[in-house]
Amino acid sequence: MITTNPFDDDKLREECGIFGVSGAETASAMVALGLHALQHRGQEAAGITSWDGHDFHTHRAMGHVAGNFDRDEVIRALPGDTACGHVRYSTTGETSLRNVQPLYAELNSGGFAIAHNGNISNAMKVRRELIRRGSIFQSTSDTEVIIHLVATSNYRTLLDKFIDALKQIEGAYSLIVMTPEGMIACRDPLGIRPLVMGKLGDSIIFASETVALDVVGADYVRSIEPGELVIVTNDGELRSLRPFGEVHPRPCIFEHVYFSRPDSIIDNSSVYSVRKAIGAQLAIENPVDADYVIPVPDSGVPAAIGYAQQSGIPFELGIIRSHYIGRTFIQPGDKVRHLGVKLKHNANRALIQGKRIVLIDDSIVRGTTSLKIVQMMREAGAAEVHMRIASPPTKHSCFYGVDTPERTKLLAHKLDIGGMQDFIHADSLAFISIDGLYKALGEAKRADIRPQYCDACFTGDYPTKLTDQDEAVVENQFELLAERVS
Ligand SMILES: O=P(O)(O)OC[C@H]1O[C@H](OP(=O)(O)OP(=O)(O)O)[C@H](O)[C@@H]1O
Ligand SMILES: NC(=O)CC[C@H](N)C(=O)O
Ligand code: SF4
Ligand SMILES: [Mg+2]
Repeated sequence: MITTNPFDDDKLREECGIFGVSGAETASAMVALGLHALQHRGQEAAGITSWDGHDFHTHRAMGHVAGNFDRDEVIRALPGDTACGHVRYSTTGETSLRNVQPLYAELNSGGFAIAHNGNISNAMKVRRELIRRGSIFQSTSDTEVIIHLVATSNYRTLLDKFIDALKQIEGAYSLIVMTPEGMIACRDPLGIRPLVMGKLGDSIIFASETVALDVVGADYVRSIEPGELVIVTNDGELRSLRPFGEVHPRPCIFEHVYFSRPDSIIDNSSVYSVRKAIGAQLAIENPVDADYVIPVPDSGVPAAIGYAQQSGIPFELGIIRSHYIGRTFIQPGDKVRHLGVKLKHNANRALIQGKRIVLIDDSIVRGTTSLKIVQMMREAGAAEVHMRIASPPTKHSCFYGVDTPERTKLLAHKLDIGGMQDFIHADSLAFISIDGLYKALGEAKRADIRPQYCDACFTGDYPTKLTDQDEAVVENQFELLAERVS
């Protein structure tokens, strides 16, 4: 199985988005719209599966939702009043059609479709065991182990088989599952990845973010709770189960910093307001004398507004962003990647000339963006360029559904803050503290014994076992040993 996380060489990227609707006349069209609103979470591939009461229908394609799911004939080929869909950024398994979700299989109980946001941190171990027992895999995706665990479970009902499967996996999973009996939505016991429920008339909707509810005109009902399973039968009856017992939740803090759209509500807080509060806290912790506060578009914008309001320094658009380049412009090879950042952002020269500026971005991962932007500001004639970052230094890889570079490529893993400042050629560089970030989220501070969030990419404190990684490290050591011996 190929794991693209964390051994690929690009920067921290998005994750996946999932959307499901039960009991709507135009289910697959609604899913296509919902996936549109979640496109920022994954741009590699998209897929929709529908259920018409007799048969399941699936269309999966590489690329964006637009271009693949905006044609009448595609939507007409996905009939039925229940459907779910997925936009993908791979974390386990290569970027190819066989790994595009929803994954689908014919089980003893009938059809089974699954859409997953997250990453199963013991998938390789479970897969090896399943293959040993005779399972034949169709993909290299971590998500497929769930299907085989359900298929081989000794429990009687499909629901019990599903719960049995979940109890054997570790890591992060927000799931939408479709069976002939209805739809199931669930979040892993720690609630690492988000999932919300909405309502439109009599139809029930599940989505990674509330923006996807907004786009179809649905009302937000509530978040699916960490460790909760919500079942919707084909008659629209709703049931909630908590098969994992009480676990202290640890949702991903980076959703609030970067991944989610600012117009989303996650676990009852507005992403936009939190980002502004982070910016304000950053200004309290790391003030600087400057003429303008300038955001690095797009994700730095709300934090920059907060920084400007708190500091009283005027907010200005000193960097203009091209709307024809996506959120992440990813190209292999350093030369092209650097070009990409220049294509995306350009200096507003007339404004910058002779000014002391403070740039605000949400994060530094490899440092590619900051390096280019600081240089761009200097070339545009800035007198001083200060950089403030709305998250603590990203020092560790994510194993929970976010495609981070290998740890050794994270700038904050290689260099201390002084070294990073020199690397990006800024006059000063500072990051919000971890407690400051928690404060902006409404907490007094990080509860070190029982942290309120997953913040492993900043602290290295992973909330679950990392079985596959630990095994990989052991395997590596054996290899090294073998090399030394031979
Ligand atoms: O240090 P780096 O490796 O360059 O990565 C960090 C940058 O990547 C992200 O921006 P991105 O361009 O992906 O998306 P955005 O438009 O949402 O800000 C993030 O907002 C930082 O600007
Ligand atoms: N980013 C994600 O949530 C990816 C889901 C799944 N692990 C995959 O690789 O396809
Ligand atoms: S490691 Fe970071 S990005 Fe991954 S789930 Fe935890 S907080 Fe989120
Ligand atoms: Mg950015």
